[in-house]
Amino acid sequence: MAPTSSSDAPRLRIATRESPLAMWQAEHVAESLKNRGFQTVIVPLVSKGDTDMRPIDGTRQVGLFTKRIQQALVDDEADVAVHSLKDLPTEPDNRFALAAVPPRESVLDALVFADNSPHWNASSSASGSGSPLACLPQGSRVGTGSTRRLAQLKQLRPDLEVLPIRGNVQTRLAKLNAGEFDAIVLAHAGILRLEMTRLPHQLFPLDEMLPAPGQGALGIEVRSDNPNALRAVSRLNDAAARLAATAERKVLSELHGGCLAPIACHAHLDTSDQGTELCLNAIVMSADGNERLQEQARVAVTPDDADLEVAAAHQLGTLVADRLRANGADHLIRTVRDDS
Ligand SMILES: NCc1[nH]cc(CCC(=O)O)c1CC(=O)O
Repeated sequence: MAPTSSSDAPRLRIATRESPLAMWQAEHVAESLKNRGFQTVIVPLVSKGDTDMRPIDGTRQVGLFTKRIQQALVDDEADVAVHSLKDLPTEPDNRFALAAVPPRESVLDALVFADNSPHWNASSSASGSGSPLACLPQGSRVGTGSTRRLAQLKQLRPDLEVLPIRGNVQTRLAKLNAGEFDAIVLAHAGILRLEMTRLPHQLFPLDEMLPAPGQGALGIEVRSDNPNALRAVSRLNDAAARLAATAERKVLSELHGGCLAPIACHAHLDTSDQGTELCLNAIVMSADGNERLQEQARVAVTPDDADLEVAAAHQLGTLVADRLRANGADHLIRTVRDDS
């Protein structure tokens, strides 16, 4: 019997950072490709975002995590680049194609407590929908490197001392357990992927902590002149995840012209008898969290026409960004763009 073409084809080389989360993500993509008959090999790389432990300041660059991996595509060291979508800059770069946004993981943020934390109460958190901040006494120290998380924490609890923290998930947990913080904020997606669900943690509801654009989603890039990799990787795309991420990232790209304030947004598909709508919720804050602009909008999507859907997602993102700008988004305090 003739072998299938994919087993004859050269292995797809998957570039990833070396942190455990990045490695998990690359292995997940390798597994998904394997399930579809493609052979893969993982190429681990070191990126600046993992080694640079300085607190975030004005000199930090956008795309720290993703540039090294993209370079591996350019240098033909790899065929496939796996990113956390929220780390991937929105500025278009036609050397690369976003071949897939796979099904999305949890978009939520979590408040994580130290192993021996006196503030953590498993039973109150298990009961669900309350604020995780209810556990934290006045003046507690919360670690986050994200201006988006800082601004929302300060809005909810001006008394909290929000302190910078850097490093990968394991490094952050070590600092938490060493007593530097009473709690830290991490993406729920990371906790799930690293199988750390036994960590003492409680999820923020969306109305307390809106995620970063693309949070919980992977973005898989290939070189735009590599049709074989594009064809293979595009099989991993999830239309709903791509659509939501497209609208969220549109808000970010539209506002970057005049606004470097913390931005959070979340889009999802809402299906009813009336049909399917893409819903988008976005906020822009001042760096200290004292000012906040919020906009929500929805648009009908036609699930059978991919091009129309993408156009609708762009339109929705642009609409929400325009409204935010009309309400003064540009005038919010300019601040550092960060990695979350
Ligand atoms: N900023 C780094 C980063 N990039 C993606 C994730 C988590 C996974 C995801 O959101 O998809 C994290 C860690 C975190 O924010 O806690």
